[in-house]
Amino acid sequence: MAPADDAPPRPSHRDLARRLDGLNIYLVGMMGAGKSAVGRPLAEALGYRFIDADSALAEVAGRPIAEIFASDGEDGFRALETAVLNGIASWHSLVVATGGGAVTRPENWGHMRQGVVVWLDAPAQELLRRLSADPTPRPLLDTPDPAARLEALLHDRRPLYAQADLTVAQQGGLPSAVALQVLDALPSVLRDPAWAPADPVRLQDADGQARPSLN
Ligand SMILES: Nc1ncnc2c1ncn2[C@@H]1O[C@H](COP(=O)(O)OP(=O)(O)OP(=O)(O)O)[C@@H](O)[C@H]1O
Ligand SMILES: O=C(O)C1=C[C@@H](O)[C@@H](O)[C@H](O)C1
Ligand SMILES: [Mg+2]
Repeated sequence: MAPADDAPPRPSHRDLARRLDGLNIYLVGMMGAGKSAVGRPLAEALGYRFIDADSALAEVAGRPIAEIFASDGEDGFRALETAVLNGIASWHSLVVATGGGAVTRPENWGHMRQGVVVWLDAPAQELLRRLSADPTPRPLLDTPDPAARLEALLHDRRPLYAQADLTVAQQGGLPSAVALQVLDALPSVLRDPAWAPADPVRLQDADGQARPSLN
């Protein structure tokens, strides 16, 4: 049985959670990379909360993402996405599944760099296979040739995803196995003397107010 949302972290991951010290983990990657699917088991393992930025955005807007794209265009969607990521960055101890295009806006990096950014990489064929079986509409792939569109987006975005602190190349495992890959790889970032959150994360604000946790 899957642990409840408030279950304590598995003992083998307690130490890692302690070392993360509340830093948020941001999953980035192309549509279909598994950010939403991997985020939940990853959060459970760490005793973190999971938040899906796309779902949060749709909730704030009161309408589904496809409708926002249709009425406000991609620019309108991106403005909302940045506002949502701004709000998320004011909390700690979260695993955040970002939207696939969050990396395209520099201001989003300002928020994500306050935590650890993890790129879930997967070959285009695998992305397409997953997306063709997934009912969630992806407005950017609503074209006569979604495969060509995905390749074009990948071409533009790979250099952006590559700016993540960590790259996890998936090996065909289930989302829970990919979550374990992330957990195995995270210590290498924390050990790296050249790595630090861009804007030192203060769990206490200057006025002594604790930064709120969703927990
Ligand atoms: N490791 C995996 N193995 C098999 N199927 C997977 C895996 N990861 C995700 N999937 C499936 O692929 C589909 C897309 O995954 P998911 O929604 O998590 O992608 P995403 O990265 O969040 O995409 P988006 O950017 O569009 O939100 C879902 O149906 C999901 O169940
Ligand atoms: O890759 C993208 O640009 C997108 C991915 C999804 O997560 C959604 O954020 C939206 O469909 C746009
Ligand atoms: Mg998602």
